Amino acid sequence: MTVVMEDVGMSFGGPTPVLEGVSVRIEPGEFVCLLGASGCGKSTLLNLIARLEAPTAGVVKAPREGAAFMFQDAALFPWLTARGNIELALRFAGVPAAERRGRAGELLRLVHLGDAADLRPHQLSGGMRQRVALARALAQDRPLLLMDEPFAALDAITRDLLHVELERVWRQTGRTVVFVTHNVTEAVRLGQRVLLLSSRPGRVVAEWDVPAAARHDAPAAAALTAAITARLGQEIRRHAH
Ligand SMILES: Nc1ncnc2c1ncn2[C@@H]1O[C@H](COP(=O)(O)OP(=O)(O)OP(=O)(O)O)[C@@H](O)[C@H]1O
Repeated sequence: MTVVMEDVGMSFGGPTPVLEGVSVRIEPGEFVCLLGASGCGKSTLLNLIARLEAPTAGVVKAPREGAAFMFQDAALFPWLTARGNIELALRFAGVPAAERRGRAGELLRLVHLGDAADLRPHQLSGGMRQRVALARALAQDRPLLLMDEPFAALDAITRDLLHVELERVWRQTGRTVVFVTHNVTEAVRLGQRVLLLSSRPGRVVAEWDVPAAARHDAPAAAALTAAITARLGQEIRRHAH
């Protein structure tokens, strides 16, 4: 289903609302990146989309079944193997016991971890742990995948690899993805659309479509990245003064 936010505001009681007048429409299967300065309300926006919180103004229309989340920290259970972590998520999702092992294997193969199923988190690299976290998020079988800086703690090479993986998984699964990042290059690499949120109050102040061609054309991607970076810089300076 389409996610719609109409004139949404969110206040936690302070002098300025965290979000104000946010209107966004996200089509099923879309990949949208959300950029903004630290503390501008990006996580709050994700919580509203997931229906974990209700807005203090405006309307949020989002899937009733909620969303799957993925964070910077994989937060896997250390005493369970990669497969065990996925099986647990499947159990919470109501998948019958007899189907869990097979389904966990499929999900681990989807994120190219078929050979690592029996390893525990401490035996996995940071990138592998994030792939398990991605498989676990997919195990919840929700149409919406909300990603809050999931690759921010990874080195650049591993992050590039995960970008390729995530793009493939997104195409294969048809999920709607909302991806929060501070990294403009990452937003242009992954998003079909990039939204820029201002700070205090958080509003969508700019929006760019990323042409599919930009993914394969380095100069086009670089030009767009430069334009977005300049606009983000303006927003951060405006807030700093
Ligand atoms: N439950 C809450 N109660 C009170 N204030 C809150 C609550 N949740 C968030 N805030 C405030 O709302 C503002 C936005 O927080 P949020 O975590 O959404 O920002 P963010 O853009 O995700 O930040 P970052 O980029 O640093 O992760 C912050 O000032 C935060 O202190």
